[in-house]
Amino acid sequence: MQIYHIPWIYTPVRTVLAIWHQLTKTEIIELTKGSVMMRERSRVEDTIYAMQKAGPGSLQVISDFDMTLTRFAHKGKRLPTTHNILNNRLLINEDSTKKMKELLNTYYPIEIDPSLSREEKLPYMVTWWTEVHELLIQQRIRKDMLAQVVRESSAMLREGYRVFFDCLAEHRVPLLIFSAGVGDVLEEVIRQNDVFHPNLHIISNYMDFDHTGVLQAFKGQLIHSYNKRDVALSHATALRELHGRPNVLLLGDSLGDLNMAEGVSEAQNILTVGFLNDQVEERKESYINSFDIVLLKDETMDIPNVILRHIVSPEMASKVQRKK
Ligand SMILES: Nc1ccn([C@@H]2O[C@H](COP(=O)(O)O)[C@@H](O)[C@H]2O)c(=O)n1
Repeated sequence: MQIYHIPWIYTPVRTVLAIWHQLTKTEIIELTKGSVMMRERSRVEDTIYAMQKAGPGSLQVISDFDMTLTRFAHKGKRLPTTHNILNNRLLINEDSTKKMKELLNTYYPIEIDPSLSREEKLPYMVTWWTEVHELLIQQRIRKDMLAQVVRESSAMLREGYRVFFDCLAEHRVPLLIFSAGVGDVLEEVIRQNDVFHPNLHIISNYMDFDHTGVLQAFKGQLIHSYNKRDVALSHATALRELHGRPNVLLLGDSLGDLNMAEGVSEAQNILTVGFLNDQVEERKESYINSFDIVLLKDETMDIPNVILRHIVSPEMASKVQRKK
């Protein structure tokens, strides 16, 4: 617009446009729920509107898997991570079952301890993941048993998952699942829930089976909760389909997940949503200071779905809002 190049008219025009934007934008009612915390609500809404303006063609979603796309608890019971799904007597013996539980009880409290820095946690995370992977290799896990152990497990995707996965697929928005869990297991969870769509990309710890289908190693660089920055950078060039999509909706449950978008070249708008599932009071402050939106003990995909609806079909989002 030529008018912008006349200096004296520039500021008033921008001001009028900003006021017009403030007056015409609809409030996102769902963000006022008690379980939703935000450091700066206006920034969140402005980012969503900027993403809406750019449309689904500019969007990509990057999400963690365990306890982000899957539920943390159901009917008061903790649900398993992809590693813990493998802790099944069909795959490993009694001693290893005990050992895996001991490792979980030792290292999970360190993983979520708000008084420890990332640097202090790092060596413990490497030890936890390495010991469990070695134990799984020793147990000679069989590839053909994975589908059954996933079926027998209590793992569940969050309520509203189908809307989330289907909406992204329908609008051809790439979904990058970036997980420090076990890739083969997470793929099976997604497949058994019938949402393994072609827009899905996965970065995770994948098992390497020998020609008889027995686990012999894990492939590639070890991914744990606090090295996602390095892993994201090393995969950046490989994920060509995600290039040219400068707007990112990032979902995670750990502060380490905030680094998952490091590999996005020329990012314009990044909106981060953190599920705070455990040790809520102790970790609330650090989560609010780090994520744009924090969801407290919310086992649903409601908020990510509302955000997506505003970006991919704004007319639907405002109709839903008017009805309420
Ligand atoms: N032996 C292990 C190691 C890790 N975990 C948990 O899995 C989570 C990692 O997966 P993301 O999809 O969240 O990246 C991590 O947060 C650990 O708590 C485990 O259960 N057992």
